[in-house]
Amino acid sequence: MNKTAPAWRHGTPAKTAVVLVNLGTPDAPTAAAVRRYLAEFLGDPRVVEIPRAVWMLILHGIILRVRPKKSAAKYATVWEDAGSPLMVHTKAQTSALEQSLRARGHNLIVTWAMRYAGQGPNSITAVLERLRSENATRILVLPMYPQYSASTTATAIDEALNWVTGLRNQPELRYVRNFADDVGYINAIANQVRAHWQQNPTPALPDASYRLVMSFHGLPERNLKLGDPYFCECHKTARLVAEALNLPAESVVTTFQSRFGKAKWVEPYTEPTLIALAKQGVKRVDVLCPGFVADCLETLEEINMEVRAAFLTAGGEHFHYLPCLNEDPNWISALADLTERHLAGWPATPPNQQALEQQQARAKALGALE
Ligand SMILES: C=CC1=C(C)c2cc3[nH]c(cc4nc(cc5[nH]c(cc1n2)c(C)c5CCC(=O)O)C(CCC(=O)O)=C4C)c(C)c3C=C
Ligand SMILES: [Fe+2]
Ligand SMILES: [Fe+2]
Repeated sequence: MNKTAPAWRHGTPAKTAVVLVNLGTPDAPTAAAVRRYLAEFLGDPRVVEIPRAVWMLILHGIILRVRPKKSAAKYATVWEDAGSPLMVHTKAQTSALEQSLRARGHNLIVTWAMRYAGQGPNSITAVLERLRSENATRILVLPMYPQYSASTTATAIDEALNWVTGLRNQPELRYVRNFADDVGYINAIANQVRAHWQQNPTPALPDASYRLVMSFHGLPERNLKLGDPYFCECHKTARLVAEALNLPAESVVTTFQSRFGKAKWVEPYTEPTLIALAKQGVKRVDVLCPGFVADCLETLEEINMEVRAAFLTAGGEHFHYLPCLNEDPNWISALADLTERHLAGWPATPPNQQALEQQQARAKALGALE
């Protein structure tokens, strides 16, 4: 990256850009691709907070020798023709958001980036650099994590702020911290559950044989004790969804999935909880993952395959997985609202036509200045 290059080309109008940021995913469902991805992801000190020297030995000596092959086999079960589900949905969400904002009269660049994308064109740094070369003088970074965590949101924001630090001609940078209690996000989830209930009516609630399960990605308990707000934000989301649905407390269970390693993570864990529920006589569960706005390995394989099998084997009868919000129109509209609110105060787009014409005339008179 050339940090001293002039940022904007004379005569080209300044633009405002929105960047949806997600975690990143392997390029292919192969051990080699998963190894590259996990090496970057699990090598991030924001993700695994144990002393570096010890962790690097464990990561490179054990984990990266064993896990890539196992994980690749799991990725293969959910891989789509167009690629990894996380990537496919992120791209589709980006175009849907762009269309929605355009329909509201905004002329914005809407694009996406991944936190763990190696040196490729989709990394946060590469995307921000590209935007700068396209004259984006205002950039809103929107991490696609409803609940803030240092291990997800903060590391994405760190990347953006590291990029802007030291630039000669810095763009204006804003970011969204979280949207765990955003009314549009909560209502989009509640509407999705209501639509599911219309197709699959529940018994009158509360009923001992039914639970709505909200499963969030887990986090080491130590991170919570050190002050990470993630666990509390997950509970806030779950409470607001339950309230929007008027659900009795006995009918709702909030759990945490995707535990990694041997340390204690925040509880209750999803799979053991569902096994226990089946053993207690719960026959039907409707399971959703509100902490993920795009379906991915952790929802499609872990929840909809592994946890489903565990529940049914333990005596459960009906396991309904509700997909993530993905490109749901209510969600895209909520995302457009969220974007508009965070862009508020920045000069309106599309750029003033007269100013644009003046800029172009000046550029013509001056000749190519770049
Ligand atoms: C120490 C490890 C991990 C922490 C902390 C963690 C937090 C965390 N992760 C997400 C969202 C996703 N995680 C995904 C995959 C995934 N997560 C971890 C580990 C930690 N996550 C691993 C090792 C993996 C890779 C898969 C595997 O080998 O099991 C994904 C899916 C990626 C995909 O390609 O589909 C998402 C999304 C959140 C929200 C979160 C917050 C606390
Ligand atoms: Fe994760
Ligand atoms: Fe997992």
